[in-house]
Amino acid sequence: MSGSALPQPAFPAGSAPDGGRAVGAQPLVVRTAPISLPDGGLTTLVDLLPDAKPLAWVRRGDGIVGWGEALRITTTGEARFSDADAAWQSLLDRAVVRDDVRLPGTGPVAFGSFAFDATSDDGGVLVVPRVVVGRRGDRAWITTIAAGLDAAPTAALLDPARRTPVTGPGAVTESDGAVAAADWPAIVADAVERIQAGRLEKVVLARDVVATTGRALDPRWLLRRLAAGYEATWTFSVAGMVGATPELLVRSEKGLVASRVLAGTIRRAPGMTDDDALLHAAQLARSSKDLEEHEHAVVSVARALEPFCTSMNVPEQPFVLHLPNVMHLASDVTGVLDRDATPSSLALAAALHPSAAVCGTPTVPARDLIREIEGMDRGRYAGPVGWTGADGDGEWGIALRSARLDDADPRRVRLFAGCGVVAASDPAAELAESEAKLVPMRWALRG
Ligand SMILES: C=C(O[C@H]1C=CC=C(C(=O)O)[C@@H]1O)C(=O)O
Repeated sequence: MSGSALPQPAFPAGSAPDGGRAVGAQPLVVRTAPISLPDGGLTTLVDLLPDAKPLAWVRRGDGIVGWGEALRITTTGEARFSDADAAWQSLLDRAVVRDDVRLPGTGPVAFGSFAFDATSDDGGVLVVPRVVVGRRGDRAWITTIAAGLDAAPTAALLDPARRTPVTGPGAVTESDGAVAAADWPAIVADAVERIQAGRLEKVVLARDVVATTGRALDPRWLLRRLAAGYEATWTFSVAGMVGATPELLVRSEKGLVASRVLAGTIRRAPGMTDDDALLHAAQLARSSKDLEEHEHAVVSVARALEPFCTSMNVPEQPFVLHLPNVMHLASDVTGVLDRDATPSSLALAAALHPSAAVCGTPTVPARDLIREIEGMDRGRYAGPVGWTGADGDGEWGIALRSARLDDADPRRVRLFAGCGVVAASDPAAELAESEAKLVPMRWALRG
């Protein structure tokens, strides 16, 4: 989408009260009411999802899940973020909202997922569910959203009898993605040479693997396992993009922003003792190659946030984030938004994307090198994924440790992993690191 015309929201067939004519004129009617949820621990929310088209953004049992589709906004190209934001805003301008809970994630909510590259075949998508259920600590709520209809948020919507059973994927086989694993180190070596020649400082290169499942893949299967097994991550599902990302691009809440920047990785072998893990963590924290990779990522995020903030806190030293498969150098950057220019969370995500954690430094040469040598369309992998609410607040992660379910073949899924490459990178070690980053999705698929 490049021009000034706004993308028109698409309403699912049969959902428009007038049978599909002039649906854009129908205001969204949104109602949020408090509920009590049984404590199902880390999977409380994802266990409520009734069908195989789940929407989710959950961490440590809190967050939001959604189902049904009140409407969908799709965009393309450079303006994929701003067009989506403007279309969402124009829907909100006419929405009729009753919110009896008033927490982040209550009232109107859209789940979104955006392509890494403006030239991708994928663009951006915002999905507005018919039902949203959320939890934050001891508070829980249900929201209903409909175009022109007033659907009461009743407990009946959570009736387990409405849920279709979740079936496992069956036997999983794998095949090469766009570039075979054996050929990928040569691409990394090419990048290292160009970095050493001074053409850029860092580039993040990714690869994909195709998994074929014995039965149609139900994303709820993946969500349940990821939410339980990777609790320090944000488990997400939006329009066929599913994963558990440890990296938060931006959270915007009541004038405060936060970003968890990751770059610099060490593998954690299965069964590693806590003592060994601590030794590895210390090794990572001292590795000049990883510290360099990390510094690029922190600087790119801090620079992008600065114009929007009156004050910021950028840690001088990263900490080590421990995940079951890898450890990362991590920095939590925070800021106070300028009251006069309060941007929406989606506008902030657009300004931050692509950070050096997924693209490189400087941004444009890194992006151009990715286009030239990576050999695949990343689609929505490594793009912003998350949600936005009525006041523009929201949370956007980077779609890492993720998979794209095939819209045309429910037994086919592409898994992705990428690695930051700097002058000191070793191509074979980067391949091994990419394998470690594929572990969460492979584990979630196998069960
Ligand atoms: C690009 C990915 O990870 C990024 C985030 C954390 C650490 C990274 C690294 O150490 O290379 C990557 O920059 C991925 O998981 O696909």
